Amino acid sequence: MRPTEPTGPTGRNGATPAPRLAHDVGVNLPVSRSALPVARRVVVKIGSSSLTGPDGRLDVDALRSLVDVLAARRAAGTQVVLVTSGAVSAGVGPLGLSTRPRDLATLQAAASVGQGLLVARYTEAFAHHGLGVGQVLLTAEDTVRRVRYKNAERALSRLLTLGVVPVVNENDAVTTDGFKFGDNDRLAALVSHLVRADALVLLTDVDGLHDAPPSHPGARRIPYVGDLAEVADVPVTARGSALGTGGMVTKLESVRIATASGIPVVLTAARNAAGALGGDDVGTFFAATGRRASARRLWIAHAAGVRGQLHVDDGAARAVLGGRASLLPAGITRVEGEFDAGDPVDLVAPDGTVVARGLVAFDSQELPALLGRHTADLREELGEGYDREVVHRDDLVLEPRAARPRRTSS
Ligand SMILES: Nc1ncnc2c1ncn2[C@@H]1O[C@H](COP(=O)(O)OP(=O)(O)O)[C@@H](O)[C@H]1O
Ligand SMILES: N[C@@H](CCC(=O)OP(=O)(O)O)C(=O)O
Repeated sequence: MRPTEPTGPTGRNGATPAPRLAHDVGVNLPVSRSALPVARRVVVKIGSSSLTGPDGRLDVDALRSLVDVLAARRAAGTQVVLVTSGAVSAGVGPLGLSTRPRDLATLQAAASVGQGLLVARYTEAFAHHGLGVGQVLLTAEDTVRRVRYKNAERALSRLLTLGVVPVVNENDAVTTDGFKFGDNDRLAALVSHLVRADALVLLTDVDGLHDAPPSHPGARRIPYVGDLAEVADVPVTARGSALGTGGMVTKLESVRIATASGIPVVLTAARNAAGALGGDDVGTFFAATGRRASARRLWIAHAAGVRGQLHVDDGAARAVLGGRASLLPAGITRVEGEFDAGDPVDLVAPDGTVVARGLVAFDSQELPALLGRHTADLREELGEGYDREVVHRDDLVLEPRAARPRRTSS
């Protein structure tokens, strides 16, 4: 039997104890839906599937319905950040295309044309409620590189204090495949962390996580998830609706990022937006499981654009997994990919499992000459600076995905 929802935002009301505070004994984490009505700052993400009409074009009525809900919440004193997909859909009509394009160049063009229209529609719709909007286009790099992260944080924070609703999307027109989120689900989780949201609401075309893909007869909604490990066996597909990107897989990735940083998530259908924000029993509520991590560790753990792999020997894998060791050149057996010093890379054990992710201190061209060598020898031979760690332990995050949900191909 699946766990049920505890009473009160932190599960500490009355006799019902919080179900699990494994990482955070003594810390009040939001573990029930009652955290939603009292949230002071929320991030709401709406997917392409909910903003696109049957003709493949932007569904302006759906957009207006969402804005009505968000404006009501704003009027009640909650700061709202909207992460919205739909740029590509909005560009389909004006470009005279019959369906959503598939190739990167036309997707970029459609997003470029559509993003302006999308924001124009939001500007009109929020203006009906006396609210202004500010467009913020982010790339994966904005969540990985410290200076850019700080930049985005400052812009969003100022917009909020000015009473403006930030309308965020990925900067699709210029982001390249290698450094792209593609879906807005993970972007929404990182934005939630960036603005220190009290809750994240993911709106899609299905009312929450189901115990089987919803197209399967008898699939049932899972109303409450206390920890992602509870749904590790739930089959989910990366293929979503014809319009969305990433399906349920990227939504659960988003949930993993947000809940691990102390932010509860409601995943539901766009038509239930008001209910979700009001704490009603709609969709799936995912309890927060971890305390807010430093932005730095979050970037490292969830950097979308891992640039390469460092294959390490058994000793190095064990040392890194022990949690206190840096990765030295002596433990590296092979380097894959092209990267610059400072880029995120995965550390791969001899059995092929990714054990950690970290920021590498050398370029990919420099590394081959250092592999398997002891730092003392490198200093003697190549000089000062070559005797340092390849990945410093402060720049390493152990792979946290042991409880990843099972993916199916159907
Ligand atoms: N176990 C599951 N529970 C709910 N939905 C699932 C599951 N597995 C796959 N899905 C699919 O995920 C889709 C939503 O993802 P997606 O199309 O990317 O939406 P969006 O455009 O809103 O981001 C749903 O249409 C649903 O078919
Ligand atoms: N940034 C893209 C959205 C990409 C996408 O499809 O995301 P989603 O529908 O949230 O899975 C756009 O605005 O069209």
